[in-house]
Amino acid sequence: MTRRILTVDDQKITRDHLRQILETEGYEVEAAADGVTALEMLREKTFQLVITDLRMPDMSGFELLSTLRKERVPVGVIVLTAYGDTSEALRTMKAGADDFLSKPCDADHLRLVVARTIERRRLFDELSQLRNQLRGSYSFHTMVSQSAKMRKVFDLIQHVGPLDSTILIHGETGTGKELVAQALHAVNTRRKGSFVALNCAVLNDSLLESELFGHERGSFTGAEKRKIGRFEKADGGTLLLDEIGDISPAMQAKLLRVLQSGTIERVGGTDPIKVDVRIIAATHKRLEDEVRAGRFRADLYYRLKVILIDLPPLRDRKEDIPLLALNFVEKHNSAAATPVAEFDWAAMQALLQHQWPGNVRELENAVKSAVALAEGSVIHRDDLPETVAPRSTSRLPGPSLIDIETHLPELTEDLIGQVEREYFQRVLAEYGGNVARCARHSGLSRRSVTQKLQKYSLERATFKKPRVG
Ligand SMILES: Nc1ncnc2c1ncn2[C@@H]1O[C@H](COP(=O)(O)OP(=O)(O)OP(=O)(O)O)[C@@H](O)[C@H]1O
Repeated sequence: MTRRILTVDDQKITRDHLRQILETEGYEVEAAADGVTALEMLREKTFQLVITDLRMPDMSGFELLSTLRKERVPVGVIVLTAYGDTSEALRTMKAGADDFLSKPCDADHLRLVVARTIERRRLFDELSQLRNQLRGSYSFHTMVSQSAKMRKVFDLIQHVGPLDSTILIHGETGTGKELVAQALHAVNTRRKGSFVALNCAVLNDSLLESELFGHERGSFTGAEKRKIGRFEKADGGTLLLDEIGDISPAMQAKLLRVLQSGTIERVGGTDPIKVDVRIIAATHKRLEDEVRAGRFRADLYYRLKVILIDLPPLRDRKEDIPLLALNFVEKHNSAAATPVAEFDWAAMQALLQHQWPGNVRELENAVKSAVALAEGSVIHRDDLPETVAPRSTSRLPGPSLIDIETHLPELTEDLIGQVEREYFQRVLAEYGGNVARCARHSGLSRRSVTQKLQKYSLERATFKKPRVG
């Protein structure tokens, strides 16, 4: 996609300077000498980014920014401010600028801020598209997804759901196995009957047997009444046997007999009872490995695995994270004092970077607690659980150097020097003198970081962490 940037400045020398740097980065650059012309160009063509000066005749950069935000033109805006004028920078950020740059622009810093703003905008656009899709066609029963992998699963459910074959669902914990089983039930004519689920892993053999098949009165101590088991409850419907990989060899043999005969016997009963149940089994274990290891009967495995549905872990379909997260925001919003509308950039980055060992369930819980904690309509990184967005153990001032300038507008130049020195000291200590990591943290290029270290006479070697072991 062409990344088009519009520069707006009444001084030709600034326009040329920006064009020269940005074109070598592969951006398509157009220029306007005043705000009115810029606005006309923006209404005619799509630009990803506007870099505008503040002081211009006719229409100031500030008015241009306000108009763009009022008209909701989807474009990133970076404002050029006079060097050191942090209060002006702050005012523009409040009015909706994505970032600001002090004049004269340092080329490295310009490249970085431009790339970052375009990426951030792209993410916001993606989020708003996703929100639209949420109300559209990307849901299947109670599941939402937009990954190709899950679309295949939805197609498969559509295809095999109406059949009566036994189905084995494999997937890590929290990947949505139960939802898939419910969807399989819902697309079958058996939806008129019951959907019954049982987690086989939590019961010992005798309890499991009585849960599955029921028992007759007096069949064992404590069996005061006849009990109808899950098979009978699911007659005419669907039975989900969850965590099937965890049942004992004795139970495997009993289950196999039921599948072969289509009849059950209540514990303590003598007569076989015919049941018409569609079996769906689910497990987080790789059953073929269990068979190979001799822990699971091969004949039962093949009976269950007539059709196999494999659910991918969330880390292998990260494109689902924004959609699922927004879906859970909507789901849990009703409990929140202020309805949450979105995630800020850093929060979404944290969600995308986390590995989600607990998969969709873990994501849902994280979003649920963030919705409850968020103070306004936006979820920030710190609203997320620490396991998802670890807090830095250091006392670093913020994610980037630019934040110091934005948040401390009262600083004089002298003070900025002191703060900068202290900032780099702390960042260097945090990253053991590693310039590349310091650069990433502070949003500067490596060269700029090295220059700062020279400027403040900071020696990298002093900050090297001692080797452990
Ligand atoms: N695609 C999805 N869209 C919306 N919600 C989902 C999706 N997948 C899973 N969930 C939600 O995630 C949670 C876990 O799903 P589910 O219980 O189906 O997983 P599971 O694989 O059966 O978990 P376990 O193995 O621990 O039993 C549920 O709250 C479910 O609503």
